[in-house]
Amino acid sequence: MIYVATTNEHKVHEIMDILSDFNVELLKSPKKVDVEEDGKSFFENSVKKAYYYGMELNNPVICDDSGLVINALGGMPGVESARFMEGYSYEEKMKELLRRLQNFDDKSASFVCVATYFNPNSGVLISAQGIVNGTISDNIRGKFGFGYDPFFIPEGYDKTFGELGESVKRQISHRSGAFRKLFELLKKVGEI
Ligand SMILES: O=c1nc[nH]c2c1ncn2[C@H]1C[C@H](O)[C@@H](COP(=O)(O)OP(=O)(O)OP(=O)(O)O)O1
Ligand SMILES: [Mg+2]
Repeated sequence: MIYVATTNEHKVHEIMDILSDFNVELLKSPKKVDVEEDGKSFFENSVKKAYYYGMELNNPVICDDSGLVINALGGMPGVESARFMEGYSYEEKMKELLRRLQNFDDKSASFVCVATYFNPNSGVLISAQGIVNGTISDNIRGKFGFGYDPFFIPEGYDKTFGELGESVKRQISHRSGAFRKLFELLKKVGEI
């Protein structure tokens, strides 16, 4: 059994859905562990979360650190995606990012996810990254998903993740890429 270590219910749902093809029992973490996400990269924060949750729960865990990278804004909000304009709604955060982007032609952006597995008993720790490239739409559209989904249009589509919904995200998202790669690696090393 592996605990899904996150405070974000949307992530729990997506991760369990993505990994339903693998024959592994996944349970939501029975407690929230306070981890200061002060790393300079998704990788550092992901490893940190996995380590602290694993040590606290004394059981294998998976987690992710993820965010939106907008190229014209120098990669913002990036690793700060959750903390950018803290206390404001995602609608307000997206409106502010759209305002900052309005004078740029380059609307390209990527969602990045670094998924990590940590087993405190064997000491095995493995991370894998997934990226989905796309563009920021001119307006906020759609009700599905969470966070910045309603203004991100993945490459090859003309709708936002907020409009496309779960079935597309489960196939092409940054989280899907990261966790599928991670579980293939875990099979190879015999952890699952
Ligand atoms: O698929 C996504 N669709 C939309 N937005 C997303 C997605 N994936 C990450 N994001 C944004 C939301 C949040 O602003 C940040 C994640 O921050 P991040 O610290 O990894 O997650 P979190 O604080 O919600 O939960 P936790 O750290 O407990 O796993 O990036
Ligand atoms: Mg977080």
